Amino acid sequence: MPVPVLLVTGFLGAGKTTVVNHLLANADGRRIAAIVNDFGAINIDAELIAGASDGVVSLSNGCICCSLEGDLLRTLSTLLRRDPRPEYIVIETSGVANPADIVRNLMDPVILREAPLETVLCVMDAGTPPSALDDALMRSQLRVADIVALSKLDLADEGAGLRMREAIRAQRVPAVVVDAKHGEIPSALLFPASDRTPAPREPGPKRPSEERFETLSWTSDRPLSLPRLQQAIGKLAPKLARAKGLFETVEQPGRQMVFQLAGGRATLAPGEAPAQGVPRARIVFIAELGVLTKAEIDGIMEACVVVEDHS
Ligand SMILES: Nc1nc2c(ncn2[C@@H]2O[C@H](COP(=O)(O)OP(=O)(O)OP(=O)(O)O)[C@@H](O)[C@H]2O)c(=O)[nH]1
Repeated sequence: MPVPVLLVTGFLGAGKTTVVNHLLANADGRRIAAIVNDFGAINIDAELIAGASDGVVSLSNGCICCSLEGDLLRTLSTLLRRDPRPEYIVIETSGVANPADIVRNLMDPVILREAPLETVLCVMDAGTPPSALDDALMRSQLRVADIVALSKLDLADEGAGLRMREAIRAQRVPAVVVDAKHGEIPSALLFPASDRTPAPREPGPKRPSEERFETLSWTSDRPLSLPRLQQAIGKLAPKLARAKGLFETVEQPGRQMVFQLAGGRATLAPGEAPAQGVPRARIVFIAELGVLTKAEIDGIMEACVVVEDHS
């Protein structure tokens, strides 16, 4: 039986992992495998994805639309050789991916027969200014979408959803637009119950990939001080397109916290227990090329580290 593929795309911090988590939590017994691509060297997303009944495969330190395209196809082949096979495969792209290049690779005749691309979902922050839809990366993500999910409607003003729908229509995107509060999208919409083989898609000619963002990782084997971290993020935030991390704090020792900076909004929430052998603090920073240096990040972040007194 062919295994339908759902491709989830959308800009940095739009809410893709949140949608994938919601889908996996509502899998109703379906065996779903997830492939998660983080552009940074540390795949934070793979750790934040809970409950893929058929496992999470993490592809990091590059983009599955370009440098990791071979890894994506090899991962798909490995998943298809599993016994039993997964019933569905979800691929979450990184926020900087041009999904047209991924769609083109998925049109490979063998992949199309065995793992047909059923649905492309683009997650879009409802608070995004409509003018941002002129951005080439956002346009590339919208253009291939069958469904556009508007996230963060709870944070945006009342008319935001309407304005965004109009802006999407103005781009002549033929997609269905749905609301996705905290990632909620009916799974029947994402995995339609049919055994038809989807028709091949025409993603257009390959364009040279434009390197626009870079990712800088910072790790520490010591816990962080929360007030100092707040100061550090205050200094770094104006230069960042996205940041996310997992770390222990001095204030709550032994407990891992999840830090997110997306759309200029920073949040901190309790996380799962850390895996064995990982650094106590791992943070990925994403910025436009040339805006931030590793030395600047190291200098600012080292001030958050607290040397524990074991005497
Ligand atoms: N209030 C609110 N927050 C949301 C919603 N959807 C996502 N978020 C938050 O937005 C932040 C980014 O969400 P993610 O799901 O990690 O976004 P992403 O698109 O996977 O991010 P990258 O892959 O790193 O680019 C997290 O702090 C989420 O909790 C929503 O509908 N409402």
